[in-house]
Order: sequence, then structure tokens, then C-alpha cells
Amino acid sequence: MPWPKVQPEVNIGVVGHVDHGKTTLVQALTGIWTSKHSEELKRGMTIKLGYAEASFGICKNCKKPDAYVNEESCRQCGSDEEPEFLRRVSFLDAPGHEILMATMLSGTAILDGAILVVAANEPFPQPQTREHFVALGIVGIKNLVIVQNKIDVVTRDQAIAQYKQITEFIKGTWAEGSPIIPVSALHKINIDALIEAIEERIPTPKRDLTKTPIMLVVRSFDVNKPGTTFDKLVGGVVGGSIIQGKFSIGQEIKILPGIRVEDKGKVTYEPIYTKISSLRFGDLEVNEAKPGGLVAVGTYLDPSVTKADSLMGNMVTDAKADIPVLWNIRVEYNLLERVVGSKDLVKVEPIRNKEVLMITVGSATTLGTVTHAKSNEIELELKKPIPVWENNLRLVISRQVGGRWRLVGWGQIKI
Ligand SMILES: Nc1nc2c(ncn2[C@@H]2O[C@H](COP(=O)(O)OP(=O)(O)OP(=O)(O)O)[C@@H](O)[C@H]2O)c(=O)[nH]1
Ligand SMILES: [Mg+2]
Ligand SMILES: [Mg+2]
Ligand SMILES: [Zn+2]
Repeated sequence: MPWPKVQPEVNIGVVGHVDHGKTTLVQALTGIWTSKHSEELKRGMTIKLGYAEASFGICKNCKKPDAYVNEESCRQCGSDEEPEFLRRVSFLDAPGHEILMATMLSGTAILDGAILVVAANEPFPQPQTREHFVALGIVGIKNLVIVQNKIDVVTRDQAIAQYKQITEFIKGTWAEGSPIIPVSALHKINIDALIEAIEERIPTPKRDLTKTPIMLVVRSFDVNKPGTTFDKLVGGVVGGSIIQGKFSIGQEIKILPGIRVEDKGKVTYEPIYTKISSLRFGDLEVNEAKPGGLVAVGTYLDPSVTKADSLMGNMVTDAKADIPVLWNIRVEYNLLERVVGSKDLVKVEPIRNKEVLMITVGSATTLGTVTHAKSNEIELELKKPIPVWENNLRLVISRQVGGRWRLVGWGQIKI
């Protein structure tokens, strides 16, 4: 029996310092190279969140971890018997470059677990290794697998020494006891052991499909080729991850905060209403989409509304859902002791009144001016309003330090 064609059921973030091999590792796991944009290829770094899916299975004739496979046959024993399907998994490949923390953070709301990639041939920890590690802890992603990559270019003793450093680094933190798997992503060495660690450490969460559906938009496109005639044009597509509930073809939806409208100097955002025309995970067309993976939602919108990621950071919900969209928010917050991500560990100063901060909520990133500051609570006036679908919604706070946006704290929105 061929493996079932299903949507992914769990989302795993691949994070870590620039060039440590995240994209190469995703390719080893899925067969897909996620950096497709030519600009990214030229510069050799991942700018946007990359995405790829894989199905994992297990061979009944082989011992663990050799038995774990990511294809419908087992290369280990070459048996005719097809490995048993376990589940379909999606990977979000985060950019490692330091200016791209906001992109990485906007993906974290979607993740059920993470792989932290550490290059074995560089001193540990590098700035973004530390920053991404701290960010995962803050946003509450506790299912972690650490990958020690590029073991093909270090000696056994070097690999063991770094392994000990990593173990020491996570000791006493939320990540204590997380598996550390040495691999070579480039030469596909020990990928079966990594699949085993993923299967054991990053379970599929229980989903409540009866909740108000919410999808966080991370991409949006005009899928029509230039020159398409009017009768063949298809509506705009929004891509993102469903974090609760489910969506079906034909469902009336709204997109929040929607479109920016300026009238006599006054800026407002208007919700966009439309209907779902199609639902796709990669090549797989479905009638109903649940949490897990990135779904492309076809709509009846004019494609100019969705082109070039213009709706990134928006949220999709049922047309009838009652979700407040707020310009002013009250936040209970915590600051980190030190600014992470920079080379020297700088102390985090308290938040001051009138200061401008960058906040990330779901897939949305916006600036906000502090209008009220207390030691554990601030009020912010936002540059762009955000839909707040539940009380205590998590948010991440960044601040300009040395000319760059740096993660400095986190909090919860109170409504
Ligand atoms: N020797 C060796 N090189 C590797 C391995 N994995 C990745 N590389 C190389 O390391 C370089 C960076 O790999 P990428 O996969 O692009 O790294 P990345 O972490 O996605 O980089 P950014 O997206 O720019 O943060 C490339 O030249 C890879 O070929 C490995 O296991 N062994
Ligand atoms: Mg990359
Ligand atoms: Mg790179
Ligand atoms: Zn086998």
C-alpha cells in the first residue's frame, strides 16, 4: 500500500546561526531545497521562512535507529516490504542572519517543536545560536532536538568536546535533556537517528477542531502568470498556518486587520471579506484543512490584493468570528537580563515611556510607542493594529540596540 497523501500534522522549526546548515539539513530530511528566491541564492542565505514537507516511516525488518526512513523503501535492508507510514511532517527553515530575527519570530507561533542546528566546526555558542535558543524558550516551544551538524569536517575529539559544551549550555534550562544528534547534513549521515529523535521528542499536539478557526498569514501571492487572459485569472492566494480550528472550501472568511485606508490623514484598516475557493498543501488538494503545515488558501480576491506577500502578518478567520482589532494594547511583560544576539552581552535597560519598540504577535510584526510604562506592565500605541483573538496572547518585544532590532523581552496582551 503506498503511503497516504495527507496534509502534515506537525510543524518543526529549523533554527540556528547563519550558515550552520539549516537549509541543507531540511534538504536531507525532505529532499527539498527551500531557498528558491534568486536573491537568496545569490546571497547564499535564507531571507524568508522556507518550507518543506516529508513523510516519515519505519522499516519492520531493521533495528532502530536504522529503521527510520523518509521514503517508501528501506535502503538499509533493501527489503521489498514497504516501511510503515508514521506521519507527515513540515519544516520551517528559519533565516540565520542576525537582521532577520523578526522573520524567525513570526514563524514561532506556528511551531510545535524545533531543531537547533549547531555547526560542529565553529566555537559554541554563536550569537544567533544563543538568540534563537532564547527565543524558543520565550515563545514556549519546549520540544527541542539539537543537531550537531558538519561532523564530517571535525575530528571525533572535537565533536565530543562540543557535545559536552552543548550539554553544559542547556543544563538547568527548559531544554535540559534534549537529544543532541551528530549529523552531516551534506553527506546525509545519521539522518535516521535524527528522524528517530524527531518522532520521539516532537509529538503531534492534540488539536481542538471546534475552536474558532485561525490561520496566520506568512505569505500571499498572485499565482497568475503574466499575460493571463481575464477569463483564466484565478483569485488571490494566502499562505499560512492554521493554529486552531479548521477551514473548508466554500467557507466565508475575513482577513484581519486587512487593508490600510487613508482618508484625510486618518489611517484605518478594513477587514477583507471573501470565500475559500481551494485549499492546498503543496500539490495536495484538500476539502478541509486542519492545523499542521502551511496551507495555500485560494480566494475570490483580486490578485493585486494578495501579490508579493502584501498580506503577510494578517490573520484569517471565519467571516462571522468576533475578534477585536486593537491599536492600543496593554501588556504584562518580562525583560531578559541581557540582550541576546549581539556579540557582547549587553544589559537590558528598563522600558521607558515614549520609547519605540517592535512587537511580534503571531505572524505580525509592528512598531509601537510606549504610552505608559510600569515595571511589569506597559501600554503601547501601535503603528498598525493587531487582531487579538484571545486574552493573554503572547507577544515578543524587540528594541533597537546598536542600530539593530534585538530581542529583549516577552509578554502577554491583556484584554
Ligand atoms: N562539510 C559540510 N558542510 C555543510 C554541511 N551542511 C551544510 N554545509 C555547508 O554549509 C554552508 C551553509 O549551508 P546552508 O544549509 O545554506 O546553511 P543555513 O544555516 O541554511 O544558512 P542561512 O540560511 O544563510 O542561515 C553550505 O555551503 C553547505 O554546503 C555538512 O554537514 N558538512
Ligand atoms: Mg538557510
Ligand atoms: Mg547560508
Ligand atoms: Zn530495512
